[in-house]
Amino acid sequence: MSETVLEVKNLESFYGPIMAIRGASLKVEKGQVVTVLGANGAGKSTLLKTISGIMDPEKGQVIFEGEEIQGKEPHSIVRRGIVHVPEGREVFPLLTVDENLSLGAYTRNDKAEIEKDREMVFDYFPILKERRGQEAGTLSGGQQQMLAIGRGLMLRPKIMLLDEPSLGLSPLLVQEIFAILKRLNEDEGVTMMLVEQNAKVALELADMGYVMEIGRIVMDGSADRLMESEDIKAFYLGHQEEGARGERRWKRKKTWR
Ligand SMILES: Nc1ncnc2c1ncn2[C@@H]1O[C@H](COP(=O)(O)OP(=O)(O)OP(=O)(O)O)[C@@H](O)[C@H]1O
Repeated sequence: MSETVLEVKNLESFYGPIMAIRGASLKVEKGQVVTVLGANGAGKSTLLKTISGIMDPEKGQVIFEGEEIQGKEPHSIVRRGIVHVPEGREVFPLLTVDENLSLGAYTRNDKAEIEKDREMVFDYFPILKERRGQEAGTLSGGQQQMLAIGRGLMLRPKIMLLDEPSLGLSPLLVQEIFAILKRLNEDEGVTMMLVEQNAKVALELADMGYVMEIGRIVMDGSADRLMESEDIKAFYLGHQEEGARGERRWKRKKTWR
């Protein structure tokens, strides 16, 4: 039976006078990969920032494992098992790969367990093991993205919030990273909420998808059904090269299940 781990209800978030989230609601079931698609400025990153406590919502609820967590401190949210991997591959550039991973485990004390988890990260990302003594700032963009995900894993997430892991990477690297995310979901049971502009790779990985536009969820459904939807084909899959993603305005929310 499915079990809802995360639920967002009627969320509203502002940057000063700018209303970036305008009443968004969604659910993530345990073990699922849920993707949130949308054009630039739709509010995807703001949604993740509000869930992870970086921003306080004006209204609405974020419910994690049955408990309301909106407005709580980011540290307390991380300790509950919600791990945010922000856009832009945030790593400590002057620290080595090993040091970055150790710091990733900052909520934990058991050194042997931390060591075991670092080896687990290296199993998924062997290139990081080869580069373990290298300063993170000297890694390639793709390797930094791998390290950012690896650091998140060191916190033993119950759910990972991934913000555009494909951003700025070559198609081959994107395939590689998404194949690893799939293994992490299937083999380690990591639940994921994935914000992406690359609808194709996101829907191939995801079980469920939501489409955001100007702060609202305008469409949702199973990833298979969304891939078949004419709107998604036309505005997120078909014309990606022409930059026409998400320019269509949905008049009402559509559900494809
Ligand atoms: N620090 C900020 N101050 C003021 N407005 C902001 C700030 N960050 C984002 N916004 C605005 O909030 C809205 C949502 O932005 P957000 O970054 O969440 O969108 P996004 O869907 O993640 O876009 P992208 O795919 O380009 O990252 C946009 O209109 C944006 O201009």
